[in-house]
Amino acid sequence: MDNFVWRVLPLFALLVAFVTFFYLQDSYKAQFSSLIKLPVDNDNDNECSLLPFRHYWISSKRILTPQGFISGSVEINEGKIVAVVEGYGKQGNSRQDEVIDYGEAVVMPGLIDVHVHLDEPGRTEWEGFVTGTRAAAAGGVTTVVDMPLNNHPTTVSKETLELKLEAANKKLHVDAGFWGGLVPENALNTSILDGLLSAGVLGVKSFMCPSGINDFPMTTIDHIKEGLTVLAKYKRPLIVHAEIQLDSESHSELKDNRDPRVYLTYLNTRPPSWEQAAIKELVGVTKDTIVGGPLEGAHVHIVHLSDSSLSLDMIKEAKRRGDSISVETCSHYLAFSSEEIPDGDTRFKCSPPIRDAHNREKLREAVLEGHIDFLTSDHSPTVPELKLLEEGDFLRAWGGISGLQFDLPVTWSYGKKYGLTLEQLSLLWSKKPAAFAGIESKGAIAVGYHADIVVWQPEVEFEVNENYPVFLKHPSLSAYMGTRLSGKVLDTFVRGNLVFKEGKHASAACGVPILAK
Ligand SMILES: NC(=O)N[C@H]1NC(=O)NC1=O
Ligand SMILES: [Zn+2]
Ligand SMILES: [Zn+2]
Repeated sequence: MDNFVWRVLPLFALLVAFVTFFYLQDSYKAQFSSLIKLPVDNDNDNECSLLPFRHYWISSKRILTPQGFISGSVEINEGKIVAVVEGYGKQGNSRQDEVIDYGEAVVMPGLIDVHVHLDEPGRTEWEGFVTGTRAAAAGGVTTVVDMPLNNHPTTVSKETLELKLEAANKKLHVDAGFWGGLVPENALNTSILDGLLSAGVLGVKSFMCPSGINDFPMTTIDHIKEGLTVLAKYKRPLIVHAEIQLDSESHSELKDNRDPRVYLTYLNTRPPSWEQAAIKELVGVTKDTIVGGPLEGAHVHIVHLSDSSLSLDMIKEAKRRGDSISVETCSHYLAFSSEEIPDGDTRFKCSPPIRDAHNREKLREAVLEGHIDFLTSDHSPTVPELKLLEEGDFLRAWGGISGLQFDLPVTWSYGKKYGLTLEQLSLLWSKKPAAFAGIESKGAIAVGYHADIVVWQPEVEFEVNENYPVFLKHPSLSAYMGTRLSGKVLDTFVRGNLVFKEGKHASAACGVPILAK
């Protein structure tokens, strides 16, 4: 009998240990799942993140905070940053399994790309919320702000914004704000514009030249003035595609004898004078935005500046006298120059066009000196048939660069060569665009901010080729295919959800729309 007890006892003890272990595991899981509280409208809770918990620490030797790089850890709870602690390996009283140690990788605020065309609803074959925001997540972009065109119908009223929001439901892998459109119809009927702004667009966008989209007609400077009087009340910006079509003599002379496959042919059709003409008209209006001026409260932002000569001088002068004006340029204007664009390679066609190397140098200087407020992608894809890659016809191909996924490595690969620091890059891609778009809770690794974070390795190089996981709808159209870039994105967090990890996305799309109040 005694013998039997001694034989069974260890087995019994083992059984008790097993049962206890699984019981504890379950209560541990239950404890975490009770912490998982996601934004309203999200019923796929546990699929929003590749992590099983909502309270955890990220540690690294290179965390970029508003005070500079630190070695230490960031405590995240319920989607927010609750502590930033200096000292690598010191995570307060955290449990070991709740610490994600990234070693030497850079932990930085996620990028905020306030100029992307996701083309949904209506032209989902061009891009779309799912593909566009998955590409964003894969590139460390944690917030996008979507343009009011090339979707159909364009976002120019409360009703069309509602269509956008409906189309975006459960399709956003990162958070997304929306720009509305300023077109003659709503500029001359301010109740439509009021409706659009009240419905939550972060500001409105207008074109001073044909937009290429029929239901997004261009505005004159008079429409713009009307729009600004309404925007002043809401303190939201007007963002402008600043080119005015001038039919110059040199332009018409060129018309007969031009080869549409040669990039210069296209470049010559959109000279810097087009940008200059538009900006001259705009600064004639922004003078009234000074404190005490008749348009106080209004703000004009010039999108995708390419011309770094007179256009930039006029913007600098307007800023000096106190106008409420700002300007962005895009990754591609800082990366490429017209001399390098091969004949027939319409992937590089955009408007305003990519200009010569001298222009690019001055643009880079302006970025380093702080005259350019922030950077964007102007991600504007289409379908391969309209990009005319086979024919290589620059004059007839769709104008728009496709590159959202590569904002970070492109800016860094070229930037590090011309003297851009990681601190500057982060301001240009996170803090400043957040402030511009009025998204106050994002753009910094600091207590109280959303835990929107990119973890990446600036030193790691990679080739963007057919074997590279490109999540854009039409990878072959991207201007960055075939380039070798520096800066590999490892992981991306959006409000604490690990939405992308080493090539894999969380299964549910838990990004939320950001609406202005
Ligand atoms: N409609 C549209 O997206 N246009 C954009 N494409 C481009 O190259 N410049 C633009 O403004
Ligand atoms: Zn534009
Ligand atoms: Zn655009």
